[in-house]
Amino acid sequence: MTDSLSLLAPAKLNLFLHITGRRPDGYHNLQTLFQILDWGDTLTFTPNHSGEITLSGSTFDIAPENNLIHRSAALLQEGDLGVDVHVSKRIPQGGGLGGGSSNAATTLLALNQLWAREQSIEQLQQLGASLGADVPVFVAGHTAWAEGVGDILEAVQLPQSWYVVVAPDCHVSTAEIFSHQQLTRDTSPITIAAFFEGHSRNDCQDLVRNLYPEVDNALKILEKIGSARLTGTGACVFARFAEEAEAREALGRLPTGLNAFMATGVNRSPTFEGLVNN
Ligand SMILES: C[C@](O)(CO)[C@H](O)COP(=O)(O)OP(=O)(O)OC[C@H]1O[C@@H](n2ccc(N)nc2=O)[C@H](O)[C@@H]1O
Ligand SMILES: Nc1ncnc2c1ncn2[C@@H]1O[C@H](COP(=O)(O)OP(=O)(O)OP(=O)(O)O)[C@@H](O)[C@H]1O
Repeated sequence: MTDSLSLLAPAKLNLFLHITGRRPDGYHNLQTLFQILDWGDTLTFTPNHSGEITLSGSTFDIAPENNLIHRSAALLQEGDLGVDVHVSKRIPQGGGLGGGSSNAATTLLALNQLWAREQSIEQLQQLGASLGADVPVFVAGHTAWAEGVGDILEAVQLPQSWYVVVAPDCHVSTAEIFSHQQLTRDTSPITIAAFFEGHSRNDCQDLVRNLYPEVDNALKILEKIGSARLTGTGACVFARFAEEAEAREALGRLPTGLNAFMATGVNRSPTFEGLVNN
């Protein structure tokens, strides 16, 4: 049991985000379209029989026991099963790109295979949902339309797209935005067809750009080169392009010093390319 497995833990974009109501438990009902990207962190798993879970590489300043990689491994662990996870981080923290959730989902998928735990995708989604709202979509591994609190998922095939993403130099707290008095919470549900006709927005965007000048600035810069939008509760903003060359050219026109990257949208998560039963 010494072979290592390296997997990409991709980022996601919320192509739109409508908040359709607030539930008695404080969580919000929403509609969103999760676009999985061919860009993210790389996690390398080396299993062992020490019974210990260790993390190395870029782990931010998160205490190991709070790291979602550690917490998801602990959910699957039994007996003397252990693992060292090496983390090569690219996804900015608190960026609305789902980095923590994606790391958690990739860990569940990797260890289910390496530790021969034989859990179904549905069982892994259930385990992961306790760690973060976006874990189930990364476990399913499809670009997806989501409803409920983000847990009712339907796989969607999107036309080939390239995205320019700008990461402002700030972290947005998801809990702060969802509990804010000025958040729009009463958007009427739309159909998938209405989304494709262009009837969508991000209900958090106006509030987040008012609270975070860095986000407002990033949106203003990106609005000059395309149709710019916030992902999730931010802080990252993105613009979509139908041609790779257009996206590359737009990226090149951004002011230097801005933290920006380009990524391809994919219908299937790149994590599965490295798994046996994909
Ligand atoms: C809004 C999205 O960014 C869309 O991708 C995500 O669903 C948020 O995912 P996340 O950051 O993993 O969120 P969690 O860690 O599960 O929740 C953070 C906080 O956001 C609020 N929250 C989250 C999801 C949701 N449907 N309603 C909420 O009100 C809750 O106050 C919760 O305490
Ligand atoms: N391995 C990890 N990678 C990134 N964040 C982690 C990890 N483990 C724990 N966290 C914590 O999870 C929280 C959410 O981080 P994440 O990067 O997923 O936020 P986000 O990009 O805003 O996600 P979302 O779009 O789901 O709101 C942060 O507070 C971070 O400290």
